[in-house]
Amino acid sequence: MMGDNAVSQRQSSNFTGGLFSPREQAPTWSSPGCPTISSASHCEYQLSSDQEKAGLVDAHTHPVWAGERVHEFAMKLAGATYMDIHQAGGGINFTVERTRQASEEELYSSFQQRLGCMMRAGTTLVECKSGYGLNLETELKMLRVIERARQELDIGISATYCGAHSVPKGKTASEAADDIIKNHLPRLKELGRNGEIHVDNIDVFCEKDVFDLDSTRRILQSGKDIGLQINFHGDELHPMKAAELGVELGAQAISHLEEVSDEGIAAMASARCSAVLLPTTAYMLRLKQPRARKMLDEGVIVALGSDFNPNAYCFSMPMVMHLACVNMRMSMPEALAAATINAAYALGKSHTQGSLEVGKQGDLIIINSPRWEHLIYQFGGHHELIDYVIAKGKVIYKK
Ligand SMILES: N=CN[C@@H](CCC(=O)O)C(=O)O
Ligand SMILES: [Zn+2]
Repeated sequence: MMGDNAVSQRQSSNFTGGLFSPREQAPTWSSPGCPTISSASHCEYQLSSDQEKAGLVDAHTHPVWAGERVHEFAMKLAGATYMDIHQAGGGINFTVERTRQASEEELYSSFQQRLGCMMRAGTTLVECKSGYGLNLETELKMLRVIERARQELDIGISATYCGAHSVPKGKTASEAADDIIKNHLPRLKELGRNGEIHVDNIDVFCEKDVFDLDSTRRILQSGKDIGLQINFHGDELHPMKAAELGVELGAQAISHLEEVSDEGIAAMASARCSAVLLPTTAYMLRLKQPRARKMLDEGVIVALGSDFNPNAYCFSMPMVMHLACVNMRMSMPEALAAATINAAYALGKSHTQGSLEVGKQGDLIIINSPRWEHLIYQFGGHHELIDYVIAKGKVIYKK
C-alpha cells in the first residue's frame, strides 16, 4: 500500500545502528538510565521514537483448530519430515478432521484462550487464518469464530481466508481451486457485503504436492477481485517461484520464503511486498533459515510472525524475535521493527498500528526493565518482563 509505513534496511541504511532519525531524541524506557540509541540516517519511513514501547504485531498465525498433534512432534523428533506426515494424512489434514467435528463454541473457547496467551506475551494485533476446514461449511465456521473474537475481544485481529491450506481428500488441486473460486469466494463476498464476516486477506499454501503455481494464481487473483489483500505461504519447502508470482499479482506479503530465489527477493524489494519470516517453523522443522540478511540488505520489508499452529506451538513474539536474531542473524532493532511496524505493514495496517505515534490507535506494552532489548534477550522470560499490555489506549493486561 503506497504511503504505508514500514522500514526496510535500504531505506534506512544505518538502521542496525538505531531506530531514530537524526532529529529524534532517543526516549527513556520505563526507567531513567536507559542508554541513548544511536541515530539512524534519513529514511523515507521512520520508526516512531517510541518504537520500543509499541504493541507487538504477529503477522502470521493459525489459531483456530481442534485436536492435538503432540504425537507428530515425537514423529518429527524421530526423523519424519513435515511432508512425510502430511502425505500420510497427518499434519493439516489431521487437524481438518478434528476441526470439522468441533462445535463453533468449542473452537471459540480454545481460540479465546490462545489469544489471551498471545496478548500476555505483548501482542496487540494478530493475523488469524482459517484453513482447517477446507470445505465451505467449516471454513465459514472458522471465520465466524474469528469474527466473534474481532467483535468481543480487545486484541486487534486481521482475518485471513485460507481455504487453500491443503488439498481436500478426493480432489485435485485444480478441482479444489475451482470449488474455492466458484463457491467459497462468492459466499465470502456476500457475507462481507452484509457485514456478517469481515475478511481482510486471502492465503494459499503454494507448495509442491499442495497447491501448484497455476492453482495458486487462480485462487489469489479471484480473492483479489473480491477485494482481499494477497498474503500467502510461498517458497517454504521447495523453490516454487512463489515470490515472483506474488509480486506479479500485487501481494501485500508472502510468508516463509526459506526457498525464495534471488530474483524473487529483488522483485519483492522493488514491489514493497513484505516478507513474513517465521523463525519457529524453520526451527521446529529444522529447515534451512530464510535469508533474512540478504532480504534486509536488498531492501525487502521484513516482518515476523509466530506461525502459531499445531506444528509450531508458540504464542510469543519475544521468543520469535530472539530466534530471528540468533538463527536469521537479524539485529535487535531489525527484529523489533519486523515485529511491530513491518508486521503491521504486512497486514496493511501500518497507518493505524505498529508504532506509537500521534494519529495511531495507542497500542503499547510496558516492561519492567531499563532496556527494551531485554524483551528479546531473555529467551522465554516475557511473562516476568511484561507489566502492561495496552490496546487502543485501554489496559488489556496487567501482570
Ligand atoms: N505451511 C503451511 N501451514 C502452516 C502449518 C500448518 C499445520 O501444520 O497445521 C505453517 O505455516 O507452518
Ligand atoms: Zn502458516
